[in-house]
Amino acid sequence: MENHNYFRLKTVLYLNYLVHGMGLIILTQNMNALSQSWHTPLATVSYVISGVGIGRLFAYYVLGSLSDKYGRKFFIATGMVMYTIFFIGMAFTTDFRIAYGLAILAGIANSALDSGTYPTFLELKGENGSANILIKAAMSLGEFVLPILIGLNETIKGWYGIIFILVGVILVANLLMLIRLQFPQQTQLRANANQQSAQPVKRSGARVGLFMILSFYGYSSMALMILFTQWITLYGTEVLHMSNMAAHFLLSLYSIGSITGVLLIFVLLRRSINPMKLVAVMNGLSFLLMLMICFSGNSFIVSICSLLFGVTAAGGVMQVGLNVFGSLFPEKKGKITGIFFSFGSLASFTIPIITGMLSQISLSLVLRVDVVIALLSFIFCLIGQHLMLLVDHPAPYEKERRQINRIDYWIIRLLNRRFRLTQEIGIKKLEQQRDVYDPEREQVIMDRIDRQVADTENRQYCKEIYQTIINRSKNNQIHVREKGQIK
Ligand SMILES: O=C(O)C(=O)C[C@]1(C(=O)O)C=C[C@@H](O)C=C1
Repeated sequence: MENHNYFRLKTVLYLNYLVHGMGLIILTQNMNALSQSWHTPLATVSYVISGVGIGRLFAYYVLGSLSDKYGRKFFIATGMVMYTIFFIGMAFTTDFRIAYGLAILAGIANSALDSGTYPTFLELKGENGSANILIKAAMSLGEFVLPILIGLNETIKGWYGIIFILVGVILVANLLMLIRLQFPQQTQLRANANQQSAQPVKRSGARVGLFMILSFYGYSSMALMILFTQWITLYGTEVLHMSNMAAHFLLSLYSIGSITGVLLIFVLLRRSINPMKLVAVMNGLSFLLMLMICFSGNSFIVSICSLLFGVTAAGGVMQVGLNVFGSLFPEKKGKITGIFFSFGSLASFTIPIITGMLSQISLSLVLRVDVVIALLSFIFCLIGQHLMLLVDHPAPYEKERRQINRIDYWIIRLLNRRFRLTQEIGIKKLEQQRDVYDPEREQVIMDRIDRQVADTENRQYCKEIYQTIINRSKNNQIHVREKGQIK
């Protein structure tokens, strides 16, 4: 029952981010239509778009902290209502001042959604934060689908506002689903119930250090992506003298890399890889790839590196960083999400301004700033890893436990595969009217264990384990026989 509820909860939350992905580009994708409707130049539309950033910057910290106090569901629902007002309002308004207000509202909606959703996913049992990584995939899907919808609508000469309304209606339907769903228990409430004490004071220095490092990482991980996506196409045409098409394709390659990276990181986290190590390795690779992009001078190498850079910089490492951050301050996950993304918004606000100025000197210089950002990100990760050891004080057998986690992962996968094979044997035995029990075959299996396991005591244990497995297989086969189906 609980699993079913959580499955629906996850679906609703991912659908929100699909809509949010659309929200991120719906204004830029409709700039001409909006400027006509508002009777303003394109520059005004661009100014209105910046309102989203302002809303985000100011709302993250406040909403994140409040989400710890008043619960995740309330904030997600509020975010959805605000987003709906944004979409429907944008469709109808003809006044750019109202549009600016709506854009700020969209920024606040974004913060409310993030402040509620990221902590919720961290509070879902047994997820290891991997669910948060898929948020990125849902957003990319939204960003992929929206231009197609707009293109189709333009082909049939439809009114631009219809897409805004359609997205708003999806949100309302999703909100009706959300209201009926239960959320996992919040960490703070759990902690209170168990009367858990806070971290020891003597490690508070390291905790403050970590807090700062991870905040900087919130900035640098976002800056790394923003700078690349903003400038790579121009860098391709102006510096590498690539054709327009090939230069635009650099960004598509980066997006493909990003989605691939999300899937890769999702799988790796499920296999209990150390998240901090993963973030550090990915950032180290981003640094090397940026070096190649800036200094190889070869458009083919730059294309390949853009694809790989999508994996390492935009495959969800930012979200993994946030997961680590949240797990260090379990009672303040909402607040932490707020702070982390405030730094991210600061990057999306400052990087275009800084690089805009630098671009007047040279485009090569602009891209080299990303090399420095990648290096800083990598250094933050290394320092973070070091500080975590001080704060976490991991058990001396933590490394072994991680290895055991990986082994268990494979044992379970292999066991499932074995059960599927014995079920197939069961069906064939039924067709040929053979007995389920095959003592000779079981003896062969036991003899192999005799040969393979040198230690006599372990050998006996292995045999017992195997007998249990075989018994389970036989039960399955008997079930096939009796019911004509697989249990
Ligand atoms: O090999 C078979 O005949 C099977 O049905 C598989 C299996 C097993 O689990 O390995 C199960 C039952 C038999 O008694 C022997 C072996």
